[in-house]
Amino acid sequence: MFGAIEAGGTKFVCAVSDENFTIKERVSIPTTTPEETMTEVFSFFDQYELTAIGIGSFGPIDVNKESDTYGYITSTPKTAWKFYDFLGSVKNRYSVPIGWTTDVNAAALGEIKLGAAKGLKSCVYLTVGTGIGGGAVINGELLEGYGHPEMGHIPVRLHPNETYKGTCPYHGDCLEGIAAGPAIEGRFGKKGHLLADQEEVWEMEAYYLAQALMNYTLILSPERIVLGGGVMKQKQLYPLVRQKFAELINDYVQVPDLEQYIVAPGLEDNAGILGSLLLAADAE
Ligand SMILES: Nc1ncnc2c1ncn2[C@@H]1O[C@H](COP(=O)(O)OP(=O)(O)OP(=O)(O)O)[C@@H](O)[C@H]1O
Ligand SMILES: [Zn+2]
Repeated sequence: MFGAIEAGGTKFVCAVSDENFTIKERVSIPTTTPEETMTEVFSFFDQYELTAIGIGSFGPIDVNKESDTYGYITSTPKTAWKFYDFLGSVKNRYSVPIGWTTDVNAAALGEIKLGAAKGLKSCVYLTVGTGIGGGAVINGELLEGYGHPEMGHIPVRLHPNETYKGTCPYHGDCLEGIAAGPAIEGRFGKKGHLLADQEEVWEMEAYYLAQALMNYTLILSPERIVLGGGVMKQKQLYPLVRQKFAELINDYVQVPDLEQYIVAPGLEDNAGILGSLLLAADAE
């Protein structure tokens, strides 16, 4: 059996599957302290005979095998988890191969193997939720280098009507700072799902997301971009983002038909956990 952990800032999802990635059992555990949360994670996995484990974690995390802190969560605002040796603690408990990457890289892997980018060699997965994070598979490989991508923290040109300072503690008005769910709430005074019929909200949101997608396109040339996360539940965003993306690219580079290029997840909210199971299989 494969085991997987999708470690998020609010909850950990753990699952076990057979070799066809059919999930046999799953649990959701609140993210409190490493001691509490990991005790529950271990008591779940202790019930099974695992052959490999995949971990897709919130971050930033250390993915650099040369580094002394490889496998650690690094500069998270969740202080209890700062410099927590996540991979090491799982390795101590189970002597099986363990795959380790970001939650969004795992989701990109899930989408390219089983979801909306199935059959392709490259895709970007971007989640627009409490934060904004992106992962990618390029030429069949997870995109990692010295570290891992942090696609949510890129600078963007501000909308002419922008008044909001941004929420990012590191950069203020980076993409995440002005376009994640909390920024929509901070700017307009209501949560996104209560603003569904206010056009200016989604026009501004699309203005920012399209810039980000243009950057990912120009740098990575993926075959597809999958946009997920709570904010993307506003389906009207997809055509708006495509339209603004087309305006920005201005026919400079060739891109796939935009209906096929900028798409919703195929795995709904399961991209991360399925991707982590795939990561386990790759680690085996
Ligand atoms: N239907 C909706 N319309 C607009 N915004 C929404 C909707 N549902 C959730 N959101 C916003 O999305 C954010 C939550 O994102 P999500 O549901 O992806 O959870 P999350 O896992 O906490 O996010 P993250 O992946 O960044 O950790 C909140 O800011 C919320 O207001
Ligand atoms: Zn930032």
